[in-house]
Amino acid sequence: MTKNGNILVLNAGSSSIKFALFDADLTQCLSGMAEAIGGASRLRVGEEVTETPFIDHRAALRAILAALEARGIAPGDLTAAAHRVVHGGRKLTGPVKITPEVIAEIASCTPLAPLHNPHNLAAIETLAEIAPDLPQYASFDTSFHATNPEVATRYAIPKMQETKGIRRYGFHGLSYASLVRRLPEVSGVPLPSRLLAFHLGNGASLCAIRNGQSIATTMGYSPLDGLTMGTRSGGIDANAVLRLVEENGLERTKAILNHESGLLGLSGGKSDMRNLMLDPSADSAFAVEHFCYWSLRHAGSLIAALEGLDAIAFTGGIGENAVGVRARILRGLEWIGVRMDPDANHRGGPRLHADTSKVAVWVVPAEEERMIAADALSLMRAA
Ligand SMILES: Nc1ncnc2c1ncn2[C@@H]1O[C@H](COP(=O)(O)OP(=O)(O)O)[C@@H](O)[C@H]1O
Ligand SMILES: CC(=O)OP(=O)(O)O
Ligand SMILES: [Mg+2]
Repeated sequence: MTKNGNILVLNAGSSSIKFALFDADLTQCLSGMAEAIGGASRLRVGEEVTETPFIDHRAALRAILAALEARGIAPGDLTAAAHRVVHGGRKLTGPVKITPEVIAEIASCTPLAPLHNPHNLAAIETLAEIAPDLPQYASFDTSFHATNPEVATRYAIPKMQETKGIRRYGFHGLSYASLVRRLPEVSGVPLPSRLLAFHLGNGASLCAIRNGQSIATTMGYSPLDGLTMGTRSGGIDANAVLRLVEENGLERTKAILNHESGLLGLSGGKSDMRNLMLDPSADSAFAVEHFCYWSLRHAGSLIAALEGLDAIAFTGGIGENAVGVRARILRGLEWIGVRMDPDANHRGGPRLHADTSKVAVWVVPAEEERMIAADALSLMRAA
């Protein structure tokens, strides 16, 4: 592997930091991840896996940088670093070179994405300290949803509040953008016109994609809305939130809804789908059923926005790997003509549908890192 000239991509999710090194031809030279951060965490670098307890994202990032140094890849040797940033707010709507102004704008969006933007910023600042001359770039999870019509993005609140930025943004956009690019290659057929994408990971959302563009998505102002997630509640009545604030105060309520709810809250302690599926307790089974049921309830809404359905694609840690979750969701969509091939589902696809299915179903690995590297390369070439 060449030591010089690579782009390091860092993708900090709520429970993981994924990383990848790309050369100038977008060939991936190395990849890995620190996962289950804060829990039974482990670090994978290429094929090598070590069980390492990371108490937080900073510790995980330090371990990733040390593992790269051990392979002769120091931050100073890189051409650039490129980051996934979850919330870009209203101003950061496309990939950018990171400047002090960009950092300030990302920081101002932290209250909107408290599980993500602080980790994204920490990675940017850590690299800036170690290698001050290294150019850094950012791509935003919100950008892909810029094509949503106003009727989908406006909350029915007074205009004055909307002008302060209280509107739906949508997230997982880098995953959906990469899915749109990859699906024709994976499936061998052109991109279907009405596509329902399930990004099911620790954070989870659905996106209605018409002719390659997002027209509706389940997350809103922040990545808390929509589906039941690892530790996030998903959709909850605003009056219930106000009641929680009255009883627990603002900071406690933020922690309850972002860190203690979702699968973790329902099961009484497990946020990781792999662990939940291995656990025979009734609470864990109920948590998994809640996740699948609400995925289906939201799927119905997005199928209405698409006015029908041609194809489904699963991505994200759960979407790519959890055979039982995919089977339960696909059973729940039989009313629209979905027929799953159980053997194909066990094999992990990429094609999951039976010959009799009216809707095509695919598994497409999330390639957020490649998307981010491609964005950075385009900016570097345009400069
Ligand atoms: N083989 C598997 N079976 C079931 N769930 C899995 C499997 N592999 C990963 N997952 C689940 O995927 C989720 C993490 O997804 P991921 O997209 O990596 O998260 P993040 O939101 O942090 O990016 C966890 O709930 C994890 O248990
Ligand atoms: C936006 C979001 O929820 O991201 P992740 O799934 O990586 O936590
Ligand atoms: Mg993720």
